[in-house]
Amino acid sequence: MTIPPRLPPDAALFLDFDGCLVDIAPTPDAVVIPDDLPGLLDRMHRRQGGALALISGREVADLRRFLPDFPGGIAGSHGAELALPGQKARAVNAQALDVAALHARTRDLAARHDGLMVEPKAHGVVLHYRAVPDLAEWAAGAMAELAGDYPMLALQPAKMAFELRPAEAGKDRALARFMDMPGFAGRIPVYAGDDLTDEAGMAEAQSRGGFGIKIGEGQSCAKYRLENPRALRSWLDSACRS
Ligand SMILES: O=P(O)(O)OC[C@H]1O[C@H](O[C@H]2O[C@H](CO)[C@@H](O)[C@H](O)[C@H]2O)[C@H](O)[C@@H](O)[C@@H]1O
Repeated sequence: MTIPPRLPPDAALFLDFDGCLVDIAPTPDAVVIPDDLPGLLDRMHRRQGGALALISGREVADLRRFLPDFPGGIAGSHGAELALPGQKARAVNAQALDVAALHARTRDLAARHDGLMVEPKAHGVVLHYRAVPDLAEWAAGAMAELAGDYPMLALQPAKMAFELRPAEAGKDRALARFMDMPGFAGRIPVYAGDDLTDEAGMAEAQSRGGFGIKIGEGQSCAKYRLENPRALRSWLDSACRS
C-alpha cells in the first residue's frame, strides 16, 4: 500500500462519502457519522482555504441530512446535482425523465425477490442487493434491461447495488466543474474515494497534476491507497496538525 504524502495546503480536496469518509453500512440510512467527522471537515475546509467539496452518488439533501453543517460545496447524484455553500442544490444538465415511472418499474423488479431494496432518487434509482448477495447477477441483468428503455441514463455498478444515473453526469465532470470555480482554480486536485464510481474522479484529478487515493481494496487507477475510512480521517487529521 502506498500511503499518500501530506496533503499540500494548496490542494483542492474532493471527498467521496460512503466507504470513504464513513464505513459502509447494511442500508443507506444506517451509516454512522463519527463524532469527530464534522469538526474535522470544518478544519480541513479552513486549512484548504475553502477548497473542499464532497462528490457523492448520494443526493445533496441526503448528504446534508448526515452532515448538516458541512461548510464546502457538494456535487450529489454523481454530479447531476450541485450545491454551493449556503445554497440550494440545482440540477446540472437535467434531461426530461419520468422519474416516478422509473421508480415504479424498479419497485416492480424488487418485488420479485425478498431482500432487494429500492432507493429512489430525483435523477435516477438504485437497486440494492446487499441483503441478498446471491442475487447480484440477477440484479445486474434486470437493471441492464431496464436501462435499455432509458437512453438518458447510464447503468452504474456500485457496492452491492446497481444504479441508473444520468448519463451526462460523472464524478470527473463534477471535479472539473469545481476546478473552474474561484477558490478551486489553480489548485492541485486530490480525490479520495472507494468505489468504481470514484475512478473517473481520481483519473481526472491525476490528469490535472494531482492525485487519487483509493480507500480500501480493489483495483484502482489511484496513485495512493489508504486502508479504510478511519485511515483517511486520520490522514486528514494529521494534515490539519502540520
Ligand atoms: O459516491 P458515494 O458517496 O460513495 O455513494 C455511493 C452510493 O452509496 C450508498 O450506497 C452504498 O452505501 C450504503 C451505506 O453504506 C450501502 O448500504 C450500499 O450497499 C452501498 O452501495 C447510497 O445508498 C447510494 O445512493 C450511493 O450512490
